[in-house]
Amino acid sequence: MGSETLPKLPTINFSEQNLSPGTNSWFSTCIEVQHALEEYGRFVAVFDEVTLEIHNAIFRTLKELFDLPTETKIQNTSHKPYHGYVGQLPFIPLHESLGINNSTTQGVQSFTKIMWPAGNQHFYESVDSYSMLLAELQEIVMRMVLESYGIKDGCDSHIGSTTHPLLVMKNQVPEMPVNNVTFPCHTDKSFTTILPQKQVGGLEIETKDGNWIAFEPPSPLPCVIAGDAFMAWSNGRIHSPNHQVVARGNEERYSLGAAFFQQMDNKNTR
Ligand SMILES: O=C(O)CCC(=O)C(=O)O
Ligand SMILES: [Fe+2]
Repeated sequence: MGSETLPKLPTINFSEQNLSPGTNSWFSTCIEVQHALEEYGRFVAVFDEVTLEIHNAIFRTLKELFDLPTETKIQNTSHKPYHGYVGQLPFIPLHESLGINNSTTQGVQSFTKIMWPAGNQHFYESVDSYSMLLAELQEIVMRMVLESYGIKDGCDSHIGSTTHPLLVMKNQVPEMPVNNVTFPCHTDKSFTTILPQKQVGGLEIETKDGNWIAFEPPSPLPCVIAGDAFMAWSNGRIHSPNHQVVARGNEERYSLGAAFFQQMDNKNTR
C-alpha cells in the first residue's frame, strides 16, 4: 500500500462572505462542497471561528483527560459499541478513546462530571464551545449540499432531528518506528465527520482509484469526511472514503471525531 502526500488538498473557505445564502459566493461554495464530497469524500475547511487558540486549548485539555486513571475513564459507558471507553484492545493496543454522546446539548456537561466529579470548568468550556462550532459547520455543509442538489424550498423541512456524538482519541507512540496502523481502515457511518487533529500526522485516506494519501491539514483547519449515511442518502453520489490512522514520528497523537447524524425527510427530494 503506497502512501504519498497529495500536493493539493481540496480546501473550502467558509468565510462570512461565502455564507450569505443567495449570493454568488454562497452558490459557488455550495458547488465546491458538492464537488469535493462527490469526487473525494473529503475536504479541508477554512472556518475562521475555529481559531488556533481554541484548537490548542482543546488539545491541551485532551492530554489532561487521557492522563486520568483507567478506573476513572472506564466510568464512561455507553450502550453503543465503541462509544464508552475503549482501551487496551489486543487488535488496537495503542489506541484509546472516549465517546461523548449528545455533545451539543447536555453531553459535555455530564461527561465532565463523570471524569471530574469535583468539576473541570476549563475542560467543559473548551469542549462544549468547540463541539458547537463543529456542529454549526456540519449544518452549513448539509445546507450547501441540499442547495446544490436543487432542494431549495425550506431546507429546514428536510432536516429532521440531528445528533452530534463526539469521540476523543489518543494513539500512543509505537515501540518500533515503522508504519503501524493504530486505528484500522474503515468508513464512517455518519453523514459527515469532522476530524480536527494536532500537527502529528497519521490520517490516511483512500482515493477513489485505490491510492492511499496522507491527509494532514495545517492546524487549526479541520478536515471533513463524508460517511455512509451521506452516501446512502445521495444514492451513491457522495463518496464515503476508507480511512485509517498510522502512527508516525515519536509523539503521542490526540484527535477528535465529531460525527453528524440526522433524520432526513426524503419525500420531496426526488
Ligand atoms: O483519529 C483520527 O484522525 C481518525 C479517527 C476516525 O477515523 C474516526 O473517528 O472515525
Ligand atoms: Fe473514521
